[in-house]
Amino acid sequence: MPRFAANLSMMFAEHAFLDRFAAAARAGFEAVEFLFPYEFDPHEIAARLQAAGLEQVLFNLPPGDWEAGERGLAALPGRRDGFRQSVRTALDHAAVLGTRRLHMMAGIADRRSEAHRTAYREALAHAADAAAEKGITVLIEPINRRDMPGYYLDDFDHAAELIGDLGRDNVKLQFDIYHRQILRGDVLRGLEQLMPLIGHVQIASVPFRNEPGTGELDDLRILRALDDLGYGGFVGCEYRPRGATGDGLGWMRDFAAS
Ligand SMILES: O=C(O)[C@@H](O)C(=O)CO
Ligand SMILES: [Mg+2]
Repeated sequence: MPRFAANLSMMFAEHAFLDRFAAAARAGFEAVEFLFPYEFDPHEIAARLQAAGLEQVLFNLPPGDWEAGERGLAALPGRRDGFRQSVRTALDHAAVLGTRRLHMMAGIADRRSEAHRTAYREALAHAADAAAEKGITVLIEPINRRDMPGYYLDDFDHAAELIGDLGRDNVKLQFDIYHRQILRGDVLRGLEQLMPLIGHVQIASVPFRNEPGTGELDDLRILRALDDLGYGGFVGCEYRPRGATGDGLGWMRDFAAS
């Protein structure tokens, strides 16, 4: 059975961020992920993780100015210094939090532009080298453009090609089932074909990004397929609960019992 990580940027939002750790542990989670920890002292987060007995499995590099619309810096040639600083910042936080996976967001950029393509590939190589020294894996995640208009990395084949071309053991695919279904469908075949490249999986129902089992896919069937395919990593529960988070966790009990 996959190990589930509660995504604390979306789940348990009825609590203040630092209180979500204890809430996740009370609900039975042993691991958590979140998008951006940077507004908090990492030592405070580490204390919450420790008190709740939780593992932190994934967070994102700083994305630039989110409020101004930035969604990562990697593909932006004019933001190279900022990108490199974001790698250092994320690695510093990861050292305190014990995190082994970092998601490098690409940014809003035109994939047809040579300048963006070159910047992205250089950024990925740079992040991979810096992370390798710390035993950390860098993840790239295709994201659908309905949720994130103009996002550079919106294609699973492109992501697989980038990972293959770079050829680093510590660069992997973040396979978000929600984005995959919107971008491409063919979820089971995608998992099967891309499994050697996958370093992290996330799940939410489609189209409303709620609890698994509330959308158009047979999410429990997909989770069982992960087992059959030998996936031994975490599945991030990156969904917006329809109501109180705890009230919507029946899908996890159903899955454990199935
Ligand atoms: O799927 C997502 O949206 C996230 O995994 C992410 O990292 C960017 O928002
Ligand atoms: Mg995701």
